[in-house]
Amino acid sequence: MTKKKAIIWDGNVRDAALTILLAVDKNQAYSNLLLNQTINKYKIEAKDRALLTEITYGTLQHKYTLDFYLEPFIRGKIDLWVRWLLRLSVYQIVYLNRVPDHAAVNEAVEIAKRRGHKGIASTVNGILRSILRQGIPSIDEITDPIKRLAIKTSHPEWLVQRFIEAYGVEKTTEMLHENNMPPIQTVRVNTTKATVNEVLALLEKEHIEAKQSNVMPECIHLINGQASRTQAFKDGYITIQDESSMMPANVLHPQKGWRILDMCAAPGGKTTHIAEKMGNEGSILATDIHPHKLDLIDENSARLGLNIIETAPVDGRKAAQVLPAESFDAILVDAPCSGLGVMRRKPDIKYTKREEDFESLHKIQLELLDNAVQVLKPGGRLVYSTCTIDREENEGTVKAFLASHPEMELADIENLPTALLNKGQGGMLQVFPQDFGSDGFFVAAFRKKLLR
Ligand SMILES: C[S@@+](CC[C@H](N)C(=O)[O-])C[C@H]1O[C@@H](n2cnc3c(N)ncnc32)[C@H](O)[C@@H]1O
Repeated sequence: MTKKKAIIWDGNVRDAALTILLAVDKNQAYSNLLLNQTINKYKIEAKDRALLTEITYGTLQHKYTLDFYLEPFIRGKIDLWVRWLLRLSVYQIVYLNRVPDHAAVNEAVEIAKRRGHKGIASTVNGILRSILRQGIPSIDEITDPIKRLAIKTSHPEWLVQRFIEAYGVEKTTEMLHENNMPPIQTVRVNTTKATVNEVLALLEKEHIEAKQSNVMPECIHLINGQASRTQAFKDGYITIQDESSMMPANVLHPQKGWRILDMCAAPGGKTTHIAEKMGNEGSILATDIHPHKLDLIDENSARLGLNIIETAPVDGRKAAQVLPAESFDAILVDAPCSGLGVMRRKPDIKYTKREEDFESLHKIQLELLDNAVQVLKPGGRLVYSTCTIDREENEGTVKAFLASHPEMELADIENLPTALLNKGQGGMLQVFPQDFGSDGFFVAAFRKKLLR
């Protein structure tokens, strides 16, 4: 096993960014988790927090573009850490107007001296100064249009090709650019405790600038501040959740008193939303394959003051063997997926996904749905959701599922604002990141027929 390198905070933002980027690369760690852990562990102040976030995310998001810029200037082999140091320095030079070029270069040289030796520092200095003198190469001169788009937006070529085949050049181009934009910070109001206006007032008292979304009514956009640090969060008035992720609980449309199964529930973002929608009346069984993740659901329920959620470790692919047949009024299968809709939040995803992953995910998704049907009451509602925009995992899974389950039919997507309903088609709804600035997300609604 690779030994994790400790992140030591000595007040140097670039050095911390470099350590995070290296850990993401070497240990396949998630950038968002590592960044938050670093910020919380070392109590990094707001000013440094913003720069650390910007440099870490920006460098990761533009990795392939930065490599294209660096390529003509690098001779021979360089260590991985030196490459990441060069990438994050070129990121500042090209994308961050507020960082003077000489500051980016000087910082890089100092880090190279500390982490390596004088020789490496002089190589880093030479490369960065040559870039400043000669300028970066032009992406527009790449003749192959797919390669050009891939380098410009920093996505793997095979993925760009896959998106173009599914959605055409225009939509794909918009999406690839949107993937490099900073995500909007959104929270969901716990409607069992307060109204949106009451929560806005609480946030204002904490000097947080915020506004109600004009898409999902229970969603608030934070303009500044950090939601997880607010008293409103600690007191259970809000849940940190992307706006698209607020769709499944609405589409499930649970009623007070219903018995619900949330099959892939951890960490409980949607389970708690369902409980809020039910006014905390009824019962929800929240299952997940990973027992250790169930604690997170319990913690979230307790923080939000919800007491109708029971948790259990269940592999959804075997749910029908352990749960009573035809016993749930409605079921949510928020399936494991490729996550291609959340590349803004987790840019590492675009570099680590492999084409063969889609086939195995599609298979798991079908197994989960197969089991869900067996424990769903006749007339019951089933919602399938993913945070991906991949056709095979979305429409592909729905089509294959319906083909092997004549007792199921697509049901209307309901209980969403008109802007979203308009995007739905025949029981399915695909949201792209560029549509509302939320994550790419897919929802399908089914009904189990009464007569067989
Ligand atoms: C997209 S995440 C769920 C997010 C969650 N619904 C929420 O809103 O907070 C998918 C979840 O499926 C779980 N999972 C993966 N394979 C599973 C299986 N075979 N059975 C049940 N859960 C599974 C993962 O552990 C992960 O927590």
